[in-house]
Amino acid sequence: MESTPPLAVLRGACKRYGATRALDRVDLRLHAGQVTALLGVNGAGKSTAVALLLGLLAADAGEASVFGRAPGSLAVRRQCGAMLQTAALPDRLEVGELLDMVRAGYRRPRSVADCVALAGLDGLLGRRYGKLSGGQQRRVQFALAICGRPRLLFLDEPTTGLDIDARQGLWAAVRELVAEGSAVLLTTHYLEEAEALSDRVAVLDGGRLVAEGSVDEVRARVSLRRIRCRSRLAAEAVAQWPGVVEAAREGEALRIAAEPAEPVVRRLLESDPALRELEIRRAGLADAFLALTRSTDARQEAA
Ligand SMILES: Nc1ncnc2c1ncn2[C@@H]1O[C@H](COP(=O)(O)OP(=O)(O)OP(=O)(O)O)[C@@H](O)[C@H]1O
Repeated sequence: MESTPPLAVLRGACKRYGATRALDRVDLRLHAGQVTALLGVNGAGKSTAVALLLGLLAADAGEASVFGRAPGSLAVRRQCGAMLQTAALPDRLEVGELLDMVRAGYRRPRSVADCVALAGLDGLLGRRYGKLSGGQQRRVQFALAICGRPRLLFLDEPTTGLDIDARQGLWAAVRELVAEGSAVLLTTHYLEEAEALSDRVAVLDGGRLVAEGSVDEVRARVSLRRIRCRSRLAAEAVAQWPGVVEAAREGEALRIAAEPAEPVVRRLLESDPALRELEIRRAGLADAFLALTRSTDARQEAA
């Protein structure tokens, strides 16, 4: 898939707001049939990157292109769908009317029945948008984003406020769209969502791209390991060992985060010959994310 040209590109993209560097020389490529998760703490620059690719903002330097053209033209917009963090939709319109209105802007829209099924809108078509719950409104916004069969779909924190069923429904719909060949740019604060859905991950930190790759590649950027075993050793004592980041007891189990793990495992086995059920896991995406974005926290604390 990577051998085909990307559908959307940011190349050395910069965007400032006064003294704030919202994006600083960011490179990003979005490919057909892939979900790319754009991660970062609040204010890292995710929405700004999305806005550049949608043509809602212009880069101060560098380049944004979609389907090889400048973002934002009618021809480009007809092949894009977007669910942003806020949506100004007319409260008085019924969901079915909204869907018809947006579908009319696309050449080959999805059927209403498909939109209802993909976005979980059963029973909502005749309801006024303004009278829906927050989660129901988010589902309508998702339907509007996908109703045009977009080749490129932007989902900016799409599952915030959704219940578990609705969240899993949206994940299933995204998987279906990607299987059809769409490229998806997903921003999310739920790292388990990024882990479950995405093919690639890009991490922004203070406007800079600090990591980019497959979920496994980004996870591999940190050498932290999670160790679990059954042992009588005191967690407080283990917490003092070199290489141990944290240690805590959960019933009979001892849970340890270590970096690097090997000397800690060796010392565990030497210190407790009765130790059982030793498990060592790689760090998750959440651990990698925290390690990669620690510098921002430090800067924010210092400011
Ligand atoms: N219109 C604006 N005027 C001034 N500063 C802005 C504006 N929009 C964004 N910023 C600043 O640019 C930086 C990046 O903001 P952006 O909204 O892209 O972050 P984000 O990663 O999407 O954050 P969040 O997770 O909170 O949605 C932040 O420091 C923000 O305060």
